[in-house]
Amino acid sequence: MPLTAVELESVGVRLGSSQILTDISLDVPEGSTLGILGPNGSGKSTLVRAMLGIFPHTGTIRLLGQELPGRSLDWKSIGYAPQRVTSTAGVPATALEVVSSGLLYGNSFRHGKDAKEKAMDSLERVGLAHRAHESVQTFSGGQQQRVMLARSLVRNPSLLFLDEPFSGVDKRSRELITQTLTEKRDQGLTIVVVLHELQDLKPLIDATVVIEHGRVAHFGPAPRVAEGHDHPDHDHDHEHGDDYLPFRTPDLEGGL
Ligand SMILES: Nc1ncnc2c1ncn2[C@@H]1O[C@H](COP(=O)(O)OP(=O)(O)OP(=O)(O)O)[C@@H](O)[C@H]1O
Repeated sequence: MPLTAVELESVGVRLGSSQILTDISLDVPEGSTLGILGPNGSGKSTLVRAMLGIFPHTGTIRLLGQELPGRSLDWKSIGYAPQRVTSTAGVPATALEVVSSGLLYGNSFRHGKDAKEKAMDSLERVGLAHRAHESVQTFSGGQQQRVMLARSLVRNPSLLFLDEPFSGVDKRSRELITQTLTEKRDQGLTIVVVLHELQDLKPLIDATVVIEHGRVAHFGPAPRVAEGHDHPDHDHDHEHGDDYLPFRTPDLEGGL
């Protein structure tokens, strides 16, 4: 039986005077991929940040079997790529510098001898090794997202959190990101990923949680999509069979 990489029991998050998340319970078995979906502002990023211990929470969060706040948690086994808009904004750094910063954690502010090699390997994986010494600010949105993915993978984590990895990303970069994640998943990586729609990652997703107004609206196996459902010309104006999960939010329309 697989171990549980992420467990949440009745988790709540309050920021300032607002209750952002309420009574969130879910689990993610090791080696599986959870997609977090929901409308804008529903609390998806807050949920990921709470799982990483960035925001205080009520209830229980366990990562890799350790309850947060996890003094004995092996943080180097955990990778995180935040939403691009908050990640590289305004910081003058090369792709190599950004990726190698992913090797620093806790009180360790020194790179090991093999840091450059690891960072170059990680950039190679996302097809950007040839631009390692260029400023990330000159990169397209998709290339910046690939740099952030390389940064999140450089520690060779066993658990990876990604927040909207396809936001503003061109087709070529989406394909490269999907390919990289598929390879890592096949090697046993557990992935928790916030997505606007399942789209490219659909084959990878084992379960989805849909957050609406800070609560779980659906949690379970990824919806099976009937033949042709993802075709842009598909007519949704008909009855669905029992195998089709009928949850929809305005932002998900057409995306599942
Ligand atoms: N640091 C904060 N302090 C106060 N409120 C916050 C903070 N961060 C987020 N919020 C609020 O929490 C709610 C959920 O935000 P969050 O970013 O988690 O939503 P989201 O589902 O990820 O949205 P999007 O799809 O637009 O990224 C929003 O109303 C937001 O304004």
